[in-house]
Amino acid sequence: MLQAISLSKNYQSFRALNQLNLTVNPGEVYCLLGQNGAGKTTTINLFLGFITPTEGKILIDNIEVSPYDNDRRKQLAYIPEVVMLYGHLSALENLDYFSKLAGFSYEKELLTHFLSQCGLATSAHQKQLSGFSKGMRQKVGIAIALAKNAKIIFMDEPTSGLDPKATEDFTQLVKQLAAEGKSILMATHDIFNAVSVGSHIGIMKQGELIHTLQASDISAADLQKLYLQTI
Ligand SMILES: Nc1ncnc2c1ncn2[C@@H]1O[C@H](COP(=O)(O)OP(=O)(O)OP(=O)(O)O)[C@@H](O)[C@H]1O
Repeated sequence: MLQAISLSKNYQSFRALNQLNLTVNPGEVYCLLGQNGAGKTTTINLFLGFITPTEGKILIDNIEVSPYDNDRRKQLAYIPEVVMLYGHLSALENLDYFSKLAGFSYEKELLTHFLSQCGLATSAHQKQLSGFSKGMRQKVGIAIALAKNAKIIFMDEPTSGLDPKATEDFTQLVKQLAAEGKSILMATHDIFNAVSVGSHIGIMKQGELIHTLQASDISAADLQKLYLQTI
C-alpha cells in the first residue's frame, strides 16, 4: 500500500504541491488528472525519491520511507511517458540487463514469459529496441516492472501518443497488473482512459487534490464536465 500524508513540495518560494493526502491500495489504479503544472509529476517524483518533500510523509505498507531509502526503490517501478531503453539491444537483452540491475537473474524462458505476459509478440522479442513503437517500448517497460517484482508501479502519461488499439492493450495490461495485486498510480490527461482503467480518480489543481472519486461512480462525460469546472 502506498500513502502520502500531508505531502508538500516547494521549489524555492513556489508551492508546487500542497498537503497531498492519497492512498493506493493493492489492486487499485489511481489516476491523477490535472492541467499542465498541476503537480502530477511532482507527486510521482516525490514517491520515487527523485526529489525530497518540503513537508509530509510517504508510507509504504504503513512504514515511513525516506527519499534516500534504496530498499524502497526496489519495490517501485516507473514507466515514464517514453520508456528509455537501449536501442541497440533486443527486447530480451534489455529485460535481462534491467532485471540484473535490479538484482534478478532469470533464464531466457522466464524473460520470454514476462515479455509475452505484457503482450509483446514473440516475433519482436529478439528485435532491436530502436525499431520499436511507443506501445511496444511500454510493454517492455512493464515487463521490466514485473521482472523486478515491483509491487507499486508509477506511470506518467502512459497513453499519450498511443493509437486506440495500443491504448486498449495497455488498459487490459494495467487491469491485469491490478488484479495481480499491484498498486498503480498514473498521471494522465486522458479522461476517457482514466474512467476505463482507473479504480480511483483524483483531480489536481495548482498543487492541490481538489476531488477524489471512485471511477465506478462517474461516467466519462460527467468526469469531463467536473474536470473542466475544476481546472
Ligand atoms: N525543478 C523545478 N523547479 C521549479 N519549479 C518546478 C520544478 N519542477 C516543477 N516545477 C513547477 O511545479 C509545478 C508542478 O509541475 P509538475 O511537473 O508537477 O506538473 P504536472 O501536473 O506534472 O504537469 P504536466 O501535465 O505538464 O506534466 C509547475 O508550475 C512547474 O513549473
